[in-house]
Amino acid sequence: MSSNKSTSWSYTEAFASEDAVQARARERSFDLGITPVSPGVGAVLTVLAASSKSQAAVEIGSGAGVSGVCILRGLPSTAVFTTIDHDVEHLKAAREAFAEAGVPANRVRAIPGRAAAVLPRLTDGAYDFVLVDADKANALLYAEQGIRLLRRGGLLVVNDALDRDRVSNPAHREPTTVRLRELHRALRTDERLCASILPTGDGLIVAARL
Ligand SMILES: C[S@@+](CC[C@H](N)C(=O)[O-])C[C@H]1O[C@@H](n2cnc3c(N)ncnc32)[C@H](O)[C@@H]1O
Repeated sequence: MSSNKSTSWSYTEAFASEDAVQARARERSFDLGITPVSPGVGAVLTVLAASSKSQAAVEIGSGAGVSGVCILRGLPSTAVFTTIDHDVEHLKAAREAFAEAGVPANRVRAIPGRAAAVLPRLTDGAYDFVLVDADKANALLYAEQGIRLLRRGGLLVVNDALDRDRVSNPAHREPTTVRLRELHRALRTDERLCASILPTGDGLIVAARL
């Protein structure tokens, strides 16, 4: 392994260029105490959303809309984006970001509520893109729901999948780290999926529904 790995990681994060809409959404995130997706993750989300040609996408964890703006920029202009957050202040900030990005309000369903309660109400197999970026402790539950929601060929994406580099080090036994390892095992062995982990940001799981 080259010792320049972390320099390359920084280079790939800096490769993503963001505009004023994303910068303002990041500012609102920091004001509200939210950690948004990194610029590198945002760029990957745009590319994945564009290549998926998704007509219906779901996000679990709207935050102040940084990831949402990135996904919406990749989706076709006819696609509907559903985003879920239990904090109404966060949803308000996310809606502001989508409006600044010029997204018509009728293309976004912003659903307030706990993901564990909202997800079971969404229709099986009706979505082509699912992003999980909420409370890590429940990421496995959300991923299971995400798989249920996906059509064949759809994409499941899980942000912050390496728990600040703790997942790869067996000495770390914190509950969240252990839960994320369980998530990795579950996705790797799930015969309905073809899964990979990108080192972008703090680790991004990308899995295709077969
Ligand atoms: C890491 S932030 C999401 C950042 C966002 N994806 C972005 O890049 O701009 C996590 C979000 O998940 C929300 N959240 C945490 N637990 C939740 C739950 N159980 N149900 C719904 N939303 C939840 C928080 O309110 C927060 O806005």
